[in-house]
Amino acid sequence: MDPFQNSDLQRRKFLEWIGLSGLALAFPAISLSGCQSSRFHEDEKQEFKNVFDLEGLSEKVMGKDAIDYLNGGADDSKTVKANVVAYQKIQIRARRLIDVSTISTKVELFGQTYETPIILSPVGFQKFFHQDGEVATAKASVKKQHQMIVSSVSNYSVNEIAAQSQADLWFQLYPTTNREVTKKLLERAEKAGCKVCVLTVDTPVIGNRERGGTTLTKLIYSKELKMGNYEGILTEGTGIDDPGLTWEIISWLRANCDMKIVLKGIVTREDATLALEYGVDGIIVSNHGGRQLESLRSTIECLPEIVEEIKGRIPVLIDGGIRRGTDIFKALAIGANAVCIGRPFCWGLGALGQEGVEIALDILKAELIRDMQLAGTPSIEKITCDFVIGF
Ligand SMILES: Cc1cc2nc3c(=O)[nH]c(=O)nc-3n(C[C@H](O)[C@H](O)[C@H](O)COP(=O)(O)O)c2cc1C
Ligand SMILES: CCCCC(=O)C(=O)O
Repeated sequence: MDPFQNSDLQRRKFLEWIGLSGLALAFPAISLSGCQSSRFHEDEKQEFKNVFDLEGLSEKVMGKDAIDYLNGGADDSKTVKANVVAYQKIQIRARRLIDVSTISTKVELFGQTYETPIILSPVGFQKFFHQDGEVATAKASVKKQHQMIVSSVSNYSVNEIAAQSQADLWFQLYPTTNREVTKKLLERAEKAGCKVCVLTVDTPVIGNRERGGTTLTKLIYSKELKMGNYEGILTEGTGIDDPGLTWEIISWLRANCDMKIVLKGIVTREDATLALEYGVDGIIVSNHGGRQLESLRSTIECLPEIVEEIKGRIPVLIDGGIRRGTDIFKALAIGANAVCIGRPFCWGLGALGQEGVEIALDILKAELIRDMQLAGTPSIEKITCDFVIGF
């Protein structure tokens, strides 16, 4: 497996793909000097009309193993598809003659104001998609003012990412089978400044990733693509996922860190009730982008019963299948306080590194703003369930 992409190659393929290779000679701004050092010409950026254009380019420049790992799901990827398709069944009810000359996308979460409700989901092994990995993603998130969640299985460690990007990060935790090791992971995250711990609860074991085959296992044991957070602490025989995990972990986390605790992977009303009982600070409605248990409902179908149960007591976030501003609008209307995106920013990363992540974020934010204008909702609080039908 050759996980590393050559920036120069990526850039050349990009220019070929948009049919601009000839212009490289005419415009120094799009010289073939490598995408890390050069800025893209504005005209080039406009070639990316939506996140699917970035997906198209990422498929041209990333290796097959990386594409399969990124885009694949469990079994036949039915839940991967369901996440996307379910948004299409919901329609928007727009209101007219409302002043939408100024739009605010600000949201408040855990006592802090965020510029947009669009958050970057934790995605592991980002060096597999681009050599700059999570550092590129973090730099883009800082520049574009989006919150990033760093995966436990990131290639750069959480402190390297924080130091190189100056980002205020949230940390996603996979508790290991050894609590001493897990404790050290938490200490590292807190030292890197993380104030929120996103505990993923849908991975007692790894799903059946047929499309990616053995790639994930190879990544976990790869010598080139190390899992930065575990350097020097992962002891022989420690599992990076724990099939014995129960609700007891919440009180253990409370006793062992000061971060807010957000559960990622809740898909039922029953577990939303338990999350409240155990006193977590927030939940993310997620099916892991369809990568864990096949045949789960789409996340947007799970959202109504969970919102109904939580009744605004803690923030409810959602991820899975969000590809358009209208998807974000629909999730917010049904009651999510914010949304997270996974594959779309990775397509940008794989295609163009930091610049590609920035483009993905720009596209989704611009779409959301335009959709808010067209629907007659000048701020996020105005997007209520009266604006959607068919869920
Ligand atoms: C390549 C890849 C790696 C992922 N790694 C993690 C991870 O390390 N931790 C985690 O909680 N979720 C992980 N996820 C799941 C995402 O956080 C998120 O739930 C999912 O990607 C959202 O769906 P979307 O890709 O359709 O936006 C990963 C997803 C992908 C595609
Ligand atoms: C142990 C899981 C590793 C990364 C992950 O969550 C994914 O590939 O979906």
